[in-house]
Amino acid sequence: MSGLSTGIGCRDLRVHAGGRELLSVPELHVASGRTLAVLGPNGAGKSTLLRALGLLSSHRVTGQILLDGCPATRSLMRDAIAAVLQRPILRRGTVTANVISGLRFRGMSRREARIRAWPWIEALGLAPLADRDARSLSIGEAQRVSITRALAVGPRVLLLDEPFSGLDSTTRADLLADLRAALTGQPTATILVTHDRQEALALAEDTALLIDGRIRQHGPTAEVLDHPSDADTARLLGFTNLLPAVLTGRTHTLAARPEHTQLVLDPSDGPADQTDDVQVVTGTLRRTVALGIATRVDVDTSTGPLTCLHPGDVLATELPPIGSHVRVRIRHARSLINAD
Ligand SMILES: Nc1ncnc2c1ncn2[C@@H]1O[C@H](COP(=O)(O)OP(=O)(O)OP(=O)(O)O)[C@@H](O)[C@H]1O
Repeated sequence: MSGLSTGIGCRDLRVHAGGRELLSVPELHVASGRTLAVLGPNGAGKSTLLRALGLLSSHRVTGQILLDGCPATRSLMRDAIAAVLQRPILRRGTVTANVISGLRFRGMSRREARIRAWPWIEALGLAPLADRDARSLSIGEAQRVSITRALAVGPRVLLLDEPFSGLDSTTRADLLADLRAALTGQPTATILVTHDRQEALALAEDTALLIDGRIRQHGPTAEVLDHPSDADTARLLGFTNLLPAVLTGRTHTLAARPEHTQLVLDPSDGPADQTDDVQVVTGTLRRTVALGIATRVDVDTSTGPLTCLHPGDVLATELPPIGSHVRVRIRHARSLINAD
């Protein structure tokens, strides 16, 4: 079987519910051994896509779901997938009993299941908790158990529905790193649904941007996250400052991150003239807010508002008075090829 046809995919996938189309995906494929992040805002259809791909949907689904290049049936899919949801659902019993439950469900003896699961328990750092009552775990520990249970069955397809969303930043970073290490070299096609760019970067080689039930961009994660193509994907990727062509004199609308958008406070602190990578626009200072690690400055231009983020605490004496005419310097702006 060719590398391209392994894994999970779909053709002409459409999902309807409540008299409307929730999702329309002409084609998508995640090869064995690769991870795709599906990044989208709330309500974009991420969970709808995941459930449809796993043949777990209760909505009206049309189109083809492919498993290793062949049309998937429910029983083939049941054997192939493991899923981890936002809220871990654990059974009564110990951590080990929970981790082996997926293998037991597939008919393996308790002894064999323990032998098979133990390397995963160790790899995910659960050995010290192995005999703990699963109901006494923190949410982070419980999600770790839930992920280990999914990995232990050696799934050909792993579906992750925002599994890190309730975790504090350290717990999340540790679990992301452990999961990435655990998946490396495994013949598993993984799909991570998330609204967090950092999670996509940490876990996925490829990223698809899903908005209003449509995939707007799809490609290598670093490239997709840094090159929005339209205003919606720009907002999703943190390029929240939109600069229409009439404001900059360029041929396309540009988009920039607030951290790359700053007031020209002192003309000597870097270029204040327009170059290929630096735009300078003018506007009126509306508001300044000290955020501790940064100072936010809101500016109104002739085409709309801009948010500037200056690192650290900028002294009030350094800032022009509210209502002043100001210049704003924008670096690393991206051209939105689909916005004009
Ligand atoms: N039974 C239903 N009838 C009508 N609309 C529905 C139904 N179920 C879900 N939807 C709508 O489908 C859209 C996609 O929902 P989905 O849960 O897939 O989004 P999501 O991207 O996973 O969002 P979130 O990040 O908030 O979990 C939403 O607008 C939701 O309101």
